[in-house]
Amino acid sequence: MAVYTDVNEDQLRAFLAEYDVGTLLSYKGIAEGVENSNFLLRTSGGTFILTLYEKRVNRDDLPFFLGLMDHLALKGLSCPLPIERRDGGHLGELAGRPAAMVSFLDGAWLRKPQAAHCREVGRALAAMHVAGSDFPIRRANGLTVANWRPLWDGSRERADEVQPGLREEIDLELAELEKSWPADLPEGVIHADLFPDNVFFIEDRLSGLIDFYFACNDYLAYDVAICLNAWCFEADGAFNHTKGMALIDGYVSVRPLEGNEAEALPLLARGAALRFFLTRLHDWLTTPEGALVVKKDPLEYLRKLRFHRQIGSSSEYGLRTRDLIS
Ligand SMILES: Nc1ncnc2c1ncn2[C@@H]1O[C@H](COP(=O)(O)OP(=O)(O)O)[C@@H](O)[C@H]1O
Ligand SMILES: N[C@@H](CCOP(=O)(O)O)C(=O)O
Repeated sequence: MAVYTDVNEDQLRAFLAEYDVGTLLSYKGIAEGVENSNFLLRTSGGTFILTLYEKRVNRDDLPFFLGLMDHLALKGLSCPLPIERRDGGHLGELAGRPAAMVSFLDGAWLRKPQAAHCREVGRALAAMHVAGSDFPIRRANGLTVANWRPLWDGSRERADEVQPGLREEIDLELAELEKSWPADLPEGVIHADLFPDNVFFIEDRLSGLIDFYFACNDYLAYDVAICLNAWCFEADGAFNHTKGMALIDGYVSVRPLEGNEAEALPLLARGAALRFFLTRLHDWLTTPEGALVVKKDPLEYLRKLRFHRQIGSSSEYGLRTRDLIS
């Protein structure tokens, strides 16, 4: 589910009066999503997505997220455009929650992406990195290497309930990543959660990126690593080299990688796998039975982590010397 906070029609009409979007025709909650409450709104002025920001979103981060979508959309990236209120801002309040409206994007996410889709995703990710390069607000990544240990400490005692031996394996992995996490790679604004459910396609053409609520400043190549994990593994756990190569090919066709980024990719991919393993493990252990939200399997990310651990060089992902800035 993703309607944690319900909204009644009177509240919604009062909220819409702050916008120049006409009158309310209909609204309904959207079941997909994890973090926030989302509604599909139709007004005489168009179709919009209304989001009520729930507890895990820090209110102070909202100007970054909304400002970033505005910046990227104005630069021509296909992403939701925050709708301006009559007071010139983007953020209001509805049912006791911070709330905003963004433009509706056509398209649907792919349940079974193919290599050609991965190439499109690589291109779009690089286009986002380029378009975000002059975005003036900064937001530190709250889920990077320094944050993994506190997250792990919250689950560590119960980890072996999920899989025997997990505690020892993650203790070792985390210590190694903390010791060898790369320094001084090119940084910028990253999406940080560009999973298939956050990328829309119309037929085989990528039509838009959504869900910028983990976006932050971090290594650009870390975002590539997140996408390799999210897009290039098969349901049976095998890494699909053709998809990996297509994703990287698409990326470097817009933004070539530097040598140190390429070299760091196996480590970044391990870190990216650990990051999603840890948040999933936390949710797995703390979400009450019967809650409507779908719990995602942490072990899927443990398997990805193990795969990257045995990678010797980024050429094994399909990265070629000619893809690099010389
Ligand atoms: N701009 C948009 N245009 C069309 N549909 C959207 C848009 N934003 C969100 N959605 C729909 O809402 C769902 C949940 O959005 P998402 O941002 O992923 O939520 P959450 O942050 O709660 O995980 C998406 O899967 C999609 O169906
Ligand atoms: N992509 C994350 C979970 C975040 O969910 P989203 O609906 O906000 O993309 C995962 O798979 O663990």
